[in-house]
This record gives sequence, structure tokens and C-alpha cells, in this order.
Amino acid sequence: EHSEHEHDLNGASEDLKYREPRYLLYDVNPGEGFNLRRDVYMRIAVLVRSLNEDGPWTLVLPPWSRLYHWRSRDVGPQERIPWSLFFDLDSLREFVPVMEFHEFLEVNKKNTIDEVYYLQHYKEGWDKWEEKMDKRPCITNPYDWNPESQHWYGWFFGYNDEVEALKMECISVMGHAGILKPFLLKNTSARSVMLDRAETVLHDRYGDAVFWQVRRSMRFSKQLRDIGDAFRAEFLDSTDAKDKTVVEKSWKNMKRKHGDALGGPYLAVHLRRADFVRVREKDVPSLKFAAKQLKDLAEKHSLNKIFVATDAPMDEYKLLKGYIGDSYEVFKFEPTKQMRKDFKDGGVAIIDQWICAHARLFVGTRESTFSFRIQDEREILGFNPDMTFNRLCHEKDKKCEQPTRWHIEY
Ligand SMILES: C[C@@H]1O[C@H](OP(=O)(O)OP(=O)(O)OC[C@H]2O[C@@H](n3cnc4c(=O)[nH]c(N)nc43)[C@H](O)[C@@H]2O)[C@@H](O)[C@H](O)[C@@H]1O
Repeated sequence: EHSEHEHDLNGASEDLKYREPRYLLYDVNPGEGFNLRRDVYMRIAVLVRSLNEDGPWTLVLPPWSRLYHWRSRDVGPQERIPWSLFFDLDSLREFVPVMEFHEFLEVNKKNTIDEVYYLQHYKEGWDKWEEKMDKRPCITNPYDWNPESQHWYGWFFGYNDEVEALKMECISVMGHAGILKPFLLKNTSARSVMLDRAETVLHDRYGDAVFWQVRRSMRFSKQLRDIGDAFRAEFLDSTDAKDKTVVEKSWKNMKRKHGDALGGPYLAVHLRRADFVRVREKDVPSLKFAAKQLKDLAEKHSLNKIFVATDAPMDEYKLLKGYIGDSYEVFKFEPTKQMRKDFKDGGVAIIDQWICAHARLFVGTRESTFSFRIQDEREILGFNPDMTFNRLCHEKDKKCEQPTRWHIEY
């Protein structure tokens, strides 16, 4: 084996080039929120894992910069945030090789990305679904040609004043992420390739065992989980041993059956408000009606603590609390100033999700990806689906259809 390796090194440079890792970068439509972005990561991670069947590829994690929902102005700039602040990268790496963007810039040794492909739909639309992709003129193009450097200038996750691309083209695509694999292997040999608007491609197989593997690998960073756990212990009488939510060291060994997890003795709600009150008017109940539904559920399940995760302003939260009244203890996670500085709006939201994931009973908001990610977390922990797939309804929605049950697969 050793001599073979030496032979390769002395042999054709093509061979060597092939064996050095290639880098896949991606970005998402700037308007998308954190939890849809987590979903796009999963699609691309499955693609990169499949590229690794052919040769070494590393997925470069897109830094978090200026997300629309991150509105706090007193926590310092919410830009160029590395994934390690939010996620456990060792755990991600048990699914696919990943590195941070700043690490990529170091190994890349230059501030250019070789090729950027901006994914778009077909301009003419479509009448029958078929998997296809074609290089096409750009319908819209957020990149600019820089005549001085002869490179392409773009946002690049907030590194716009440092990074440029050597080549930029648009690709119209209709299909699953896997459709890009032959293109990446055969039509380009660039060392670093970036797919922008990666949300354009779909999950290869939504909800299958591979989907759940990558989902299980997406563990939150230990520091954030620890803060959530401390809050559970202090206010919600909730610890893993008692609640049967102990996690295995590696997600690979974590295989639970429905009903294995009990959860802490509290009802958790994700009450999505802010922009949802406008854009999903029909699904967001009044605070008064939300309070009524919560009281009914808490009573039915004999729970006297209610944990509220919400993006509502404080005055709305106080109103809700007032409507719930004194028969229940109502809690909200209130980060210290230092925590907010350290973990920003994104980290605080994760702590909220983590606490919701450990409740005996969870109720979410319809069509919110924030609620969906809590539901999958609970599937991983092994909750009875009846205690997970619930949502609040608008007072006029008499049918009050409950969420689709996406069950975990192994
Ligand atoms: C209307 C649409 O809504 C979609 O949001 P949706 O799926 O709920 O969920 P997300 O895509 O995560 O966006 C909502 C963001 O608002 C904050 N947020 C929402 N709920 C909570 C909460 O309970 N606690 C805390 N701490 N923060 C919360 C948080 O920053 C979160 O990432 C967006 O992805 C789309 O871009 C679009 O704006």
C-alpha cells in the first residue's frame, strides 16, 4: 500500500489533484430563516456524502450573517458567525466531512472561490415535473463583475470585502440535490465549487433513514444544551435521567422507540408571532385564544407548568401570561446579558428549542420550521407522537387539523 501511494505522488499530476479534497460551498436565499437553512444543510450534506463515494469532498459550512429575524442591536454584530457556536461539529462530521468557512480560507490559501453556480428555476416555468438541469442565462444575478480584479464580486456570507469568485454561471434546475452529483464530478474539476440558492434543489428522499441520519447528526453545541438543561433543572423540575431523555455519546448509537422518552413535567409551546401574525394570519390565534388552548391541554394532561418559547415582544408575552392566569406557573427562558452577547439571537432561539424538545407535551405553530425542528428533535429523543405533533389553532379554524406526523426511520 505504501509503495502504491508513493507511485501516485510521483505519477501524473492529474492523479494527485484528484486525491486532494475538493470543497463544496453553498448559500441560501438571503430571506430564509434559520430553521429552513438547517433543512438545506441536510440536502447538501447528503449530496456531499454521496460525492465522497467517488473521491474526497469536504462541505464548507456557510457562516451565519445578518439573518432577517435576528433583530437585537445590543449584542454586537450578528455576522460571520461560525457553525460551532450553534452546532456540535464533531457530531456533524460523523455524517460527512465539514469545515468552517474561515478554515477553508486558510487551507485554500487564496481569497477566491473557483466556481459559483447560482441555481434558479426555469424561466419558462414548467408543466410536467422532470428532473433536469441546464446552464442558462441568469434570470437575476446578485453577483457583479469586478473589472479591476477580473473576478466576481458577491455577498459571500458577509465576507464580501474579502472574497471573490473566479467564475460565475447560472443553472436552471428542477430536481433533487442528487441531480448535481454527475455535474460536479464530470463537468467541472474545480477545487472549490459553490452552489448558491441551494434551497432550489429538493431532498433526495424526504423522511427516509438517510434523511434521519443527517438530522440526527445535527446536534446543538454542548454549551447551548447545557444552558437549556440548567434551566430545565432549576425551573421545570426536569432532568434527563428522570425524564428518560438521556442521549448517547454518538448519534449513531441513539435509537429510541416511540414512548421511550417521558419528558419533564411541563407543557411547552412554540408561539410564533412577529411576522407570522401578518403572513400566516389564518393560523395564528389571538393571545387570548392561545391561552385558552394551553390551559385546556395542561389540564387534560395534569401539567401545572407551562413553558413558552416565543418571538413575541415582552408586552404580548405578559398579556398571554395574564390570560393563562394564576392556576398555572408560566415560564420563559430569559438569557443574561452575557449569554445574549455570547450566543446572540440564534443561540437563544436554540435554547428555547431545546427546552421545548424536552417537555412532556409540545404544542407548536402551524407551518413554522422552528416548530418542525422541535418535532424532529422529539422524534429523535423517542417521545410518543401524540405528545409531539400538536399545534395551536386560530379561533375560526374549527377543524384544527393537526401536523403531519413525520416519524423517525432508522
Ligand atoms: C414567514 C416565514 O417565517 C419563517 O419562519 P419559521 O419557519 O417560523 O422559523 P425560522 O426560519 O427559524 O425563523 C424564525 C426566527 O425567529 C426567531 N424565533 C421564532 N420563534 C422563536 C422562539 O420561540 N424563541 C426565540 N428565541 N426566537 C424565535 C428565531 O430567530 C427563528 O430562527 C421564515 O423561515 C421565513 O423566512 C419567513 O420569514
